[in-house]
Amino acid sequence: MSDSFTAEAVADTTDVDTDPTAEDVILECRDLSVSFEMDRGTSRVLHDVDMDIRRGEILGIVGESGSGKSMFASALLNAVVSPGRTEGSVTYHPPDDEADPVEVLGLDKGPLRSLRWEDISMVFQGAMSSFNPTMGFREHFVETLDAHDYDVAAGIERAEELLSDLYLDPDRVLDSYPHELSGGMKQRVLIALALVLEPEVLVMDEPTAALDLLMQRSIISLLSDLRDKYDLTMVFITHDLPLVTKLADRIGVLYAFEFAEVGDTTEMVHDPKHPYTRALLNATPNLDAPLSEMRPIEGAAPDPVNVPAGCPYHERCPLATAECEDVKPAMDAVSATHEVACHHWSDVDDEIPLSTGVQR
Ligand SMILES: Nc1ncnc2c1ncn2[C@@H]1O[C@H](COP(=O)(O)OP(=O)(O)OP(=O)(O)O)[C@@H](O)[C@H]1O
Repeated sequence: MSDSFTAEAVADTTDVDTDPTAEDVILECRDLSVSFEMDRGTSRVLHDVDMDIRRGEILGIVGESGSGKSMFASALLNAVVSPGRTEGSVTYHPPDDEADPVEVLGLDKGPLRSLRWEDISMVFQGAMSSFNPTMGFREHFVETLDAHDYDVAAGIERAEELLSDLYLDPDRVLDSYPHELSGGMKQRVLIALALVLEPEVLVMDEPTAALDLLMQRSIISLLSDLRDKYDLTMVFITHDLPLVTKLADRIGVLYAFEFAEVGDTTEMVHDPKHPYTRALLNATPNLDAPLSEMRPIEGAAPDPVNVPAGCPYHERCPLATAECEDVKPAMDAVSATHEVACHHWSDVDDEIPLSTGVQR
């Protein structure tokens, strides 16, 4: 099937007019940790993470491969696979003021299954291949609606609207099989499927990683429109910092299984304070940047069984001192909307200038 999705959808989505307030938190994580017992010791793949996700915001989560991004996403939905152990708390605050907060990590199987589709939905990494090749897309939608006792006719109407919102022809898509659609189209069907039960939160783990650049930009733009139309909260996980700056209101940078820096996107892009965030931006290939300014990040990400003492980044950091080797930096407020875990953040402007070609 041909895809009529046009460059029309590739708009600049940085002008976001929502203003989620700090008080209106929809998902609250406290001391959220994930660990695995291995022969060589305990592997801490998410470590005491605190994060407030605000109602209506798009939160971008970035970090290198193996930094704990997928673990954070799975922990949010209490979906860490066995034998992984999830500790701490994730509290979901439903939109209805009268409704009690939900402790996600304490839910039994049934309520957890409902919460996962009806309140907090997720598009997992690589999920495109999870479509059953012998089933048409209509059946996929019907199966999901049925399993959650939703009215199928009303649900299919919503699916049709979502598919249109995603620049797909609903009738043709619903009557197609997975092999008949391109990767970009299947990814959009997955997003529609994740939203068909009207969740409040959509968590996406590398949803555009397998797509070409134009399709990535296009989907980013559509996600922003969907957020506005359906009042969604989104968590968008990626290794691609420049990509997420086009979409997110706020960005959290994960390093070694915890947040190194969190802030409003504008501050994170124009004035990041963690040496690692600066390194990530300076390592981004950009056609406009002189090659001499490109700086790969030296060294390797820490082993989760053996995270260094003190600041976990100190072995790779050009600003590291003895203090960094011994004392773990706490989150420090750079501004009311920006915090960083670094002993030397006030020196980074002089010591680690941003490349002039950084895509901002
Ligand atoms: N089942 C498992 N058992 C033990 N360790 C695991 C398991 N799954 C993942 N890990 C480890 O957890 C750490 C964090 O992995 P995670 O998948 O969250 O990284 P990520 O940032 O999402 O990386 P990527 O971008 O490559 O997907 C990695 O060191 C990984 O090897």
